[in-house]
Amino acid sequence: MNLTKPVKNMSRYLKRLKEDDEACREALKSGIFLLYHKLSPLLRETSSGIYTLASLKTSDLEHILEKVGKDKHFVNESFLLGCTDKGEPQFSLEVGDIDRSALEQECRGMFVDLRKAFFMLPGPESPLAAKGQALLRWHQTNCFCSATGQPTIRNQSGSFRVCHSSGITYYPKMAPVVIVLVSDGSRCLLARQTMFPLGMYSALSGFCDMGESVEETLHREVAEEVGLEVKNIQYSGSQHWPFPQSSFMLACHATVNPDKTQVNIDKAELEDARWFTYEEITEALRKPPLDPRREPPVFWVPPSYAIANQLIQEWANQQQLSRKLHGLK
Ligand SMILES: NC(=O)c1ccc[n+]([C@@H]2O[C@H](COP(=O)([O-])OP(=O)(O)OC[C@H]3O[C@@H](n4cnc5c(N)ncnc54)[C@H](O)[C@@H]3O)[C@@H](O)[C@H]2O)c1
Ligand SMILES: [Mg+2]
Repeated sequence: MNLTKPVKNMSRYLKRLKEDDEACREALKSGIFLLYHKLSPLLRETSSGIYTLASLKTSDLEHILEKVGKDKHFVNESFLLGCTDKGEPQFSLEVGDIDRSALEQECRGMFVDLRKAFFMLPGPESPLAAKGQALLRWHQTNCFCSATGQPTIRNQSGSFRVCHSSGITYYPKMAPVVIVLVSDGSRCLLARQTMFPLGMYSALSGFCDMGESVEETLHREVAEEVGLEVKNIQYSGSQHWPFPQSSFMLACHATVNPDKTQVNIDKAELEDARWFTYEEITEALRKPPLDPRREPPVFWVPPSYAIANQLIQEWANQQQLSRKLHGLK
């Protein structure tokens, strides 16, 4: 299947909507809308008991807004998110000043905290739910110019805000974070912060300091948090992460010398850091998603929507391969 042409056309279309206020206003008339109530996305349960992101067409949304006593032009407050596969423009809209239960009733859905929604939504919908929330949050917290204190004004798509007094343009921001799975060849190093849910261990991570490269951050963070020296850095992938503010996660693998694995934990940052065997990791990966009605397991790893999970999966696959090559089970 050749995806180049539609993707290229879609990208050009979206670029136009981002930059051309008139074109974006026109697109609102045939848009798909994700609603958020105080940053919690609206979910709907399908007849087969699966939860999805509720997406409303313009006419349906306008109708609902009027029913709950809101002007239908409120639709224009939406922010452009992207395009569906069919080329329909997608928008997010914060409806936090409308009565929540009235809206839930009219929309036949429920507003769910994003962290919880990640456990309920099918995989591909989580990044869209996160993007919608992140854009709303950024606009809510960037209403004033940090140089003049004057209000900033959004463009129609929400791709930037301008202070007309200083002329400064503000674009939505993500803070770069490096996340690394360190291996000594047969075990991998996972750590936990006190604020993590009970029993959850993840890969090491840290914000990039101003002026640092990914490699510099990675060496510094591993040295700071567990006192180890890493080598053989390999890029794995990236992810936008909405909690607690937007981060841009850059995920890597790295190794340490098998004879230099003694961890020296920075207790101000981490509660614990430990080496885990292949057997422990494969068992943790097999565990079903967390059930809030049960006690959490003693050791578990972040769920599949987190890039930490991808790193751990990749490491386990790599271990399995090398075990096969060496005739081990
Ligand atoms: N998606 C995933 O799989 C995954 C896994 C692990 C961590 N994360 C995310 O990565 C982020 C960073 O991880 P960490 O907590 O280990 O970072 P970290 O080790 O750099 O420690 C966080 C501390 O760094 C300081 N800091 C420096 N720059 C900051 C900035 N731009 N924003 C906020 N704090 C800043 C603060 O004092 C903060 O308490 C967290 O927000 C976390 O949610 C995501
Ligand atoms: Mg850290």
